[in-house]
Parts: sequence; C-alpha cells; structure tokens
Amino acid sequence: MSLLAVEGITVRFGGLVALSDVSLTVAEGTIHGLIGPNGAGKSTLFNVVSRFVQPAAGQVLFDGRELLRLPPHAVGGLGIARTFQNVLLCQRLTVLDNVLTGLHRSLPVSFWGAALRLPAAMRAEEHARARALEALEWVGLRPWAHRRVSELPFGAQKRVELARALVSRPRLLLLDEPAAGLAEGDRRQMAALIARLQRELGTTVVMVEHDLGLVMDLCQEVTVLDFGRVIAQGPPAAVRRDPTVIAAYIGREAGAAGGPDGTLGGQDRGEQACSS
Ligand SMILES: Nc1ncnc2c1ncn2[C@@H]1O[C@H](COP(=O)(O)OP(=O)(O)OP(=O)(O)O)[C@@H](O)[C@H]1O
Repeated sequence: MSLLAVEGITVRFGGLVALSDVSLTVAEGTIHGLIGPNGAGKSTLFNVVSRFVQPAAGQVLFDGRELLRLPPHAVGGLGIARTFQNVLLCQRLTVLDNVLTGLHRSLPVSFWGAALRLPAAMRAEEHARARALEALEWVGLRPWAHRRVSELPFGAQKRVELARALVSRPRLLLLDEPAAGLAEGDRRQMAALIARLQRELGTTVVMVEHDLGLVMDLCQEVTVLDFGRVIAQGPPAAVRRDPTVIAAYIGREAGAAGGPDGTLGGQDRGEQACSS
C-alpha cells in the first residue's frame, strides 16, 4: 500500500513551469529515489509535499489524507519530516538544542507552562531531551550533544540534520541530497544510516540525490524528473539503462553521463558535483 501518492502536481513560478503534471507513489517501508539534472524540479516537489509551496494543480495523499487541504504547520504532526539541501542548523546553539527544534511543534507545552516551570512542562521537556539524545545516539553523535554545532565537521553536521528530522519519529522522511558535499567516509556512513532507517525503524524514505551510486545502492524505486516532468519510473536497474534518462543527463551537460556500458554509472555529473 502506498504511504505517499503525488497526483498530477503542477507548480508555476511566474512564467516558469517547475513541475508539470507530476505523479508518483511511494510504498510504505521503501526507499524511493528522486533524481534528475539540475533544475529538474526535485526540490520543488519536496517543497510541495512539505507544504512550503502550493501547487497550481494536483493533490498529495499521505496515508490516504489530502495534504494540500491541511495548513502547512500540520504536516509535521502527521509524521512527515525533512532535511534540506544546504545544512540549516543554528551554528551557535548546541547539537542537542538543534535536535530539540525538530520536536518543538509536537511538545504539549504552553508558553505559561514553560515560563512558570510547571511540573507538566518540566516532564515534557525531560521527555523531549531523552528523545533528542536517543536520536543523537542513533546517528553516532551522542558524545557531541553539548558542543556547539559550529565545532563539528561538515559530515557530522549533516548527521545532526538527520537526527533533527528523526527525533519526531516520522513515518515519511524526505532527504534532500543527504550525501552532498560529503567525503567518502562520511558518505558511506550516511548510506549505512539510511539503510538502517529502513531496516530497523521501518521509515519510508524519499531521497533526492545527485550521487547516483548511492541511489542505485539504496533505493527500491526511482523516479526521474527532467524539466519538471517525469521521464522514467521503476527499479534502479531499469531506470539507469533507460535511453530517455541517459539522454536527459547527456543533453543537459554534454559528456557528463554515460559509463562504458552506456548506463548512468561512474561519470554522472552528480558525482562530479559531489566531489567538487
Ligand atoms: N521560489 C522559486 N521562484 C522561482 N523559480 C524557482 C523557485 N524555486 C525553484 N525555481 C525554479 O524551478 C525550477 C526547478 O527548481 P528545483 O530547485 O526544484 O530543481 P532541482 O531539480 O531541485 O535542482 P537542483 O538539483 O539544482 O537542486 C528551476 O528552474 C528553478 O530555478
């Protein structure tokens, strides 16, 4: 059964059609890759699902509920969390405080309850701290909990972002380029964490990623966008050999795609972008 169903989504920014009649379904418990050349519309689709962008047409069903009828702030409460393409953490705060921001909408604490340090508010805060520390343990950063984010190397900061998304225990996690900018060791660590998310927590993941090796290794299903349209969908092995997909990558940046067997492996521009 599909946890997420995107149906006929169209997004326009002025005269630019960023998404045109885009549909895809994501089965519960799977890792779904969303790939495509730069400007294809991948982040815009994430922004629609997380309610940052209102589409001109279409609907988004999450566990059968129409998301676009709900106010944007309700999305987190339904069990959807996301990370961002660029690390969006407060560098001056501690790692723990950053992770706690992933819970602020679900804490049942009133302003006065917190200000007056009422017992119920204190219990809720303790519970939130325990959850945040658990999320940090999960990504291997528990010992860094009380350090400022600015003290952590970039690869660790990406894992803080992951912990902040995980702390609310989402059913659906949207990962926007989780491996972007990571050195090889950090990339392997991130890949292992995403695989564990699926295996141990049963989290459904949709992942935008230019690192096609990672997508092919982790995803059970892949959707390819180009110029705002879906040009291919299916298991990774089939998608990587799809002539339309290969042409889209080659056409948008001559010479950037195509392994020796005519697949997308090896020299795709995403891998170039990650190593730069
Ligand atoms: N807020 C906005 N206002 C105007 N145009 C936008 C806006 N957001 C995105 N776009 C445009 O919509 C198109 C799709 O952008 P989007 O960021 O979704 O692509 P992408 O596939 O995520 O690209 P990348 O891989 O480079 O991150 C691009 O042409 C982009 O310039």
